[in-house]
Amino acid sequence: MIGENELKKLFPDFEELVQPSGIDLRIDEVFIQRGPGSLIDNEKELPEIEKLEPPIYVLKPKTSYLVTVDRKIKIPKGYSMLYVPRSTLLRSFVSVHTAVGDPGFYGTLQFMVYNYGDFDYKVKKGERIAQGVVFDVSGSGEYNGSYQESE
Ligand SMILES: O=c1ccn([C@H]2C[C@H](O)[C@@H](COP(=O)(O)OP(=O)(O)OP(=O)(O)O)O2)c(=O)[nH]1
Repeated sequence: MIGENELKKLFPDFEELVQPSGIDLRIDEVFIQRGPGSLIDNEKELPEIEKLEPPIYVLKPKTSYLVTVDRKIKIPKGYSMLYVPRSTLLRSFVSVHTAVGDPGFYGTLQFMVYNYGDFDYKVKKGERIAQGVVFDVSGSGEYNGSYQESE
């Protein structure tokens, strides 16, 4: 796992968010699902989504949300990232569901947030909701999938 000093060099755009062993990530936009989706024969159809009004997002009980992370991220070649929820959210019955950040990825991260609780949970745009932890990958390739954006 990569620590603070190295992270500041690898992720200069996130300097003020670097922690001893990871990078704090802030919630930006929040969306609710408005239509169906599918994954058939490797063809993906992403659901239609609708943006919620910032800055205070009200997450309803037993409901899932798609959220974007503030500022685009470049994961340098030779490193990958895993994303874990901030424990404050878990202590509030809310979780953040995430996948793997690939070496070479550039773009906006999207996570799924689910309110497992029985009550509304309010979160303001810009709050820290997750932490990314970074690992070096020996012999790494470079991401060039459908979510790659041009730099
Ligand atoms: O929770 C996550 C984890 C990763 N990513 C970003 C970084 C990652 O490199 C990229 C692609 O993720 P993944 O490889 O899981 O995408 P896929 O579903 O396999 O699609 P594709 O094959 O088109 O890349 O999305 C997210 O937005 N959210």
